[in-house]
Amino acid sequence: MGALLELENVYADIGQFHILQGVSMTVPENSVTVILGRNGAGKTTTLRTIMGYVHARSGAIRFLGQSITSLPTHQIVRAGMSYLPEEGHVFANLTVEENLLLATSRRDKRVQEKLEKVFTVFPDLKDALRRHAGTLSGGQKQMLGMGCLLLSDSPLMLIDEPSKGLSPKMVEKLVEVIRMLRTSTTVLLVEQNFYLASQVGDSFTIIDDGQTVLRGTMSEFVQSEELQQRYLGLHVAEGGW
Ligand SMILES: Nc1ncnc2c1ncn2[C@@H]1O[C@H](COP(=O)(O)OP(=O)(O)OP(=O)(O)O)[C@@H](O)[C@H]1O
Repeated sequence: MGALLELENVYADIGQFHILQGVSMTVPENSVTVILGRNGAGKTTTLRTIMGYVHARSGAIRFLGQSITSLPTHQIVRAGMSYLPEEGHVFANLTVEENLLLATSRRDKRVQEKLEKVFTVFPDLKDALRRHAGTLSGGQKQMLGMGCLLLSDSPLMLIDEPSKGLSPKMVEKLVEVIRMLRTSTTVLLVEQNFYLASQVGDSFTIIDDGQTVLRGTMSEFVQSEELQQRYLGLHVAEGGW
């Protein structure tokens, strides 16, 4: 299992603020890597730096062994990454169908087949095809974003806190979808919902104060209440994060 994405000692600033101060991680192919960390630790900034929205001041980011550290975002996307930001990514004035079609390539001959797969996972989207995306509920928008991600077929998918604001039932749906994504692609997930992280993650990276402080396999982390308490302030006995 080779590394699809590697970050080596990445530093990045937003304005005059030094936000990332030594982020390192490896994302193995065909697996789910979860970035954990407290609020404001730098998780979203890490994803935005990988995507080229935030400039890495120093350090290295490699995708498929090639440096992408200084590439503009459109070239990073073309290299094979999709990004679903925390606030979702749907075009409010377009219909659900138009949003889904935008996520596919015009040259893709399997669009219909892929759409059917998305509708199998999210039957609600099929019922809402003609609705403007702006009229969907928060959970439905998140599902539309996930549907677009499924259609993109990217080798690497970066997903930022997809469970935010979702009901426990929708979180279960996410577990199912992310497990499905894992069968054909690689996922780098930022997630504060420890239940979801533990259900889908193969490995984890913890970022604290803009730095990588711990990496390992998710099963090791799930088994260690001491690590959860030390790095995330998590009290499992009190019902989690
Ligand atoms: N545009 C900005 N200007 C100034 N500071 C920012 C900006 N964006 C983020 N930050 C700061 O950078 C730090 C890291 O933010 P980031 O969103 O990456 O954290 P996070 O770990 O994803 O947190 P959360 O879970 O709360 O989303 C925070 O202290 C935040 O206040």
